[in-house]
Amino acid sequence: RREVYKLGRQLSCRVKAYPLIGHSYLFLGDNHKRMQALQILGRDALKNDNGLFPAWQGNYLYTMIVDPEAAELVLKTCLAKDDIMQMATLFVGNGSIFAPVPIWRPRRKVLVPTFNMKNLKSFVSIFVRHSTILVQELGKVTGTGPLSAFKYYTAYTMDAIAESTLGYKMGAQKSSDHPFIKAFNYGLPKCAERLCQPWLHSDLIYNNLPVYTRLVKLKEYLWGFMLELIKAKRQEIKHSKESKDTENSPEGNIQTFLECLIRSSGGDDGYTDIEIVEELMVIMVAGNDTSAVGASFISLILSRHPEVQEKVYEELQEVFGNSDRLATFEDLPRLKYLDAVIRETLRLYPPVPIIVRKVENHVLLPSGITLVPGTGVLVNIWALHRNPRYWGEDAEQFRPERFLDTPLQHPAAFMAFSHGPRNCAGYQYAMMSMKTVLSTVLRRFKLLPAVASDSSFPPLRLTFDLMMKDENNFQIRLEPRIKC
Ligand code: HEM
Repeated sequence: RREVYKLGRQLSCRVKAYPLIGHSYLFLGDNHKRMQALQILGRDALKNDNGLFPAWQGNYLYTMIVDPEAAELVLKTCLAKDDIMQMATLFVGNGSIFAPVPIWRPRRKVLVPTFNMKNLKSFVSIFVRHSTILVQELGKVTGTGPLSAFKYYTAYTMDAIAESTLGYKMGAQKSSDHPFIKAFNYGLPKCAERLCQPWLHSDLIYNNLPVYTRLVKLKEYLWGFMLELIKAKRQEIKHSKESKDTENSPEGNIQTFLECLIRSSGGDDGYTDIEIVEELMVIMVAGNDTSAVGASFISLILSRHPEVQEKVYEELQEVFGNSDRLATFEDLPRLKYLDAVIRETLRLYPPVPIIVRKVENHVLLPSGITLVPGTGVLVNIWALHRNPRYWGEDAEQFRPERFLDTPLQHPAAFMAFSHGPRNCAGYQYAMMSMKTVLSTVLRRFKLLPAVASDSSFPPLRLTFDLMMKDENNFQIRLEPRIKC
C-alpha cells in the first residue's frame, strides 16, 4: 500500500478526493453526471505536463492517462482488464473482450484472422443490403419532424452484425419484436448500469435482485439460440466436406464469423460449442451499439456542419455521379473525405470514451513515474483526443481536414478503436460498415439539425454508460436530396 500512496502523491490533482470515497462522489447521479465526471477529471489531467492524474475510487487508485505516449506504453504492457469488468461477463462468459490474459491470448489468435480482408470484402454486400432497407425506412418518416438517428442505426447494425456473424436474418429494421433483440436490448444496458453503480457491485446483493434472475434467463435464451445455429452450421460443414465442397458456403461466397470460428479453431477438434458462443457474443456485443453510436454522432455532427456535409456530398457525387447504383467494396477507399469526417467525429466523440486496465507489474512511464501493481489504469480517450500538445490549439474544433493535411503527431494520438495488442479487432469492419451506411444515407438525404438555429449550437449533453451517447438520443431531421 505504501507504494500505492507514494504513486498517488506523485500525481498532481486539483479535484478534491475525500477520505474513504476518493473521487467516487463525482460519479454519483445519472449518466450525464458520470460523463461530466470523466470530463472534469480528464480536463484536469490535461493540465499536467505528464498527462497523468490520480483518480481514487474509495482507496483504489486508478492512474488516469491523457498522454498518447504513456497510453501506448501501458496498452502494450498491461493486458489484463480491470477486475470491475468481470461483472460484464454475465453475457459473454470467457469471450475474448473481458477474459483474463491466459484465456484471451489464444482466443485472439483465432479471432483476428476471421476479420481478414477477403471476409470483410464479402460483408460489404450485407452492409449495402441493410443500408438500402435503412434508406427505405427513413423515407417513410422524412418530413415528419425530428427523429432519433440512433434508433435507425442500431437496427441497421443489429441486422448487419447478426447476418455477418451468425448468418441469421434478424429483421430488426422491420420489427424489434424478435426475442433475441429484446433480450439483447434489455440485458446489455442492465450490465452497463451495474458497472456504473458501485452499490450494485457486490455479488451478494446483486445475485439476490430480480434483475439478476431475469438476466440469467435472458442469457440462457441468447446462448441457446446461438447453440442451435452452431449445431446447424457444424452439420452443414460436415455435409459440404462429404461432398468435397469445403470452400463454398451455401450463402455464396460469404463466410460468416460463426463458420470462420468453427473452421479456424480446428473444426470438430477446435472450440467447443460454448467457446464459440462466447466469441460470437463478443462480436455481437462489441460490434453492435459501438458502430450505431459512431454513425449517430457523425450524422448529428454533420447536421450541425452543413458546409462539411456539402463537401461529403460533393465527394459522393464524384464517386457515384447521379446514378442510383449501390455502393461496392471498391468505392469505400475512394471516400477519403468521408473517412476523415468519421475519424474527426470519433476523435471528438469516441463511442468508448475510456479503457480500463489492471497494473500487474511495475511500469516505468516516459515521465519517470512508475505505475505499481495493485492499481488500475484508466485511459481517458475523450480527453486524450483533445490533448492540445498533439492536436494543436484548435483541438476542440471539428475540422476533418486535420486527418487529410498532416500525419498523426503520435500513433496513439487517435485511439477510438484503442491501441496495442488488445485493440478493437473489428476496426476495419466498423469503418467499412459506417462508410457504407453513411454514404447510402447521405446520397439520399440532407441531414438537418432537430431545431434550426442561426447562431452556434449549444454543446452536446453527453452521457456515459460504458459508452458515450447523446442525452437527446441523436435527434436530427431529414430532407430528401432532389436530383438535378
Ligand atoms: C465505431 C465502432 C467501434 C468502436 C469505437 C470500437 C472500440 C473498441 C474498443 C475501445 C475496444 C476495447 C479495446 C481495449 O480494451 O483496449 C474494442 C474491443 C473490441 N472490439 Fe471494437 N469498436 C467498434 C466496433 C467493433 C465492431 C463492428 C466489431 C466486430 C464486428 C468489434 C469487435 C471488437 C472486439 C472483438 C474487441 C475485443 C478485442 C480483444 O479484447 O482482443 N468492434 N472495440
